[in-house]
Amino acid sequence: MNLNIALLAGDGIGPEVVDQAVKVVNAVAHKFNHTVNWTSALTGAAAIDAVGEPYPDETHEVCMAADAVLFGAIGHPRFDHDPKATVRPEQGLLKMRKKLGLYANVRPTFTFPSLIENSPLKRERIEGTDLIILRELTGGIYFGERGRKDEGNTAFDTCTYTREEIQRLAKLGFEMAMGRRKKLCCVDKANVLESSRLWRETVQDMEKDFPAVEVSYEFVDAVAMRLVQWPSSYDVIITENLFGDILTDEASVISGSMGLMPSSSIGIHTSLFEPIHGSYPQAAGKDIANPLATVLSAAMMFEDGFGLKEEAELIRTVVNKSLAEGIVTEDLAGKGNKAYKTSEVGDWLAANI
Ligand SMILES: NC(=O)c1ccc[n+]([C@@H]2O[C@H](COP(=O)([O-])OP(=O)(O)OC[C@H]3O[C@@H](n4cnc5c(N)ncnc54)[C@H](O)[C@@H]3O)[C@@H](O)[C@H]2O)c1
Ligand SMILES: CC(C)[C@H](C(=O)O)[C@@H](O)C(=O)O
Ligand SMILES: [Mg+2]
Repeated sequence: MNLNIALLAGDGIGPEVVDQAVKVVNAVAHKFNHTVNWTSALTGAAAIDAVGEPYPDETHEVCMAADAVLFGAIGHPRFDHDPKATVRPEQGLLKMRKKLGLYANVRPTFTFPSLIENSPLKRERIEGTDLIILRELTGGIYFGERGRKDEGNTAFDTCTYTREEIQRLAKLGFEMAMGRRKKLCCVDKANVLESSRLWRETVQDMEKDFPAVEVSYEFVDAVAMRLVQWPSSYDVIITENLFGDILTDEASVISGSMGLMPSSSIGIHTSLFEPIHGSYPQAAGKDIANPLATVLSAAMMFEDGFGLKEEAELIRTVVNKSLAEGIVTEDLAGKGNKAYKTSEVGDWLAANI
């Protein structure tokens, strides 16, 4: 098969972790006789520096022409520490999600047997966790009307959702639940927010179409607690953009590191695969960041993007083996154990494919 992949490395640790995923994808392609055509393009602060815009038209064209997009991370402290900056790397990510129609972001959380002790949470709480947070990605407060008034002394961001936006995300959530443990939890703040009440009403209306799915409705503040208290009780969670962003970083504590959390974004025009973490600027250029979130995102690309399940499973098996054998970066190494470099982990994975 010919695999045309757009490669958007981005900023900070983005290029380093993406490099390791490329090694692994190339090794898998070689083994299964696929041809990979990589096309790199600029995004984030790197694109601002080069052409003054975080998601240039040329990058969009590269993404549109590809079968899938593999994305690293964007963001730079010089923008994070300047609230008055008008052009920001994150705008590029949001523009890209909107223009590619990436409305559903699938963020799985699972535990790795060899890493159970890495989590600050107790073994009996997290063992057996296998949940998906399905985050709406092109609506809500991220894309609503915003601005300043009163000479800049009052600011507002608006959360807007249409019934159609909720339906398409929820439909995916019901379908995913059907293929899993048939449990769906709609996470909202319907006791306060009108947009959340539309979420609840819409999902309730859809229940009759999926009678086998057991649906629950929980408030986001309570879920923030239950997610770390009893994560294995969840199967598929559907939620709006901002709640999904926050809950998925929280869920990384269950797996043991932000460097382990992959995602796939299902889109109207193409699909995109990216770790959920950011550009981790403190680690940039040091060859210490964990590449597994990006490598596991590449596994999702094989399965969800290309329909190549065996290839995806091979990547996951080799990742599990690396964890079991302690071929891990410093975030997972534990006190007194050897920490491998980002590039060494990538080399080991590629050699063991
Ligand atoms: N999708 C994205 O591109 C994305 C996502 C989140 C944040 N950001 C941007 O990244 C920049 C930094 O943001 P932040 O510090 O809040 O979040 P971050 O995810 O970059 O880092 C938070 C913490 O998570 C851990 N971590 C993250 N990635 C890791 C990895 N691969 N290996 C090991 N540990 C890892 C580190 O302890 C780090 O301090 C900001 O500019 C932010 O806007 C981008
Ligand atoms: C960088 C930022 C815009 C982004 C988001 O909030 O969606 C990030 O936190 C993520 O989770 O991908
Ligand atoms: Mg986030």
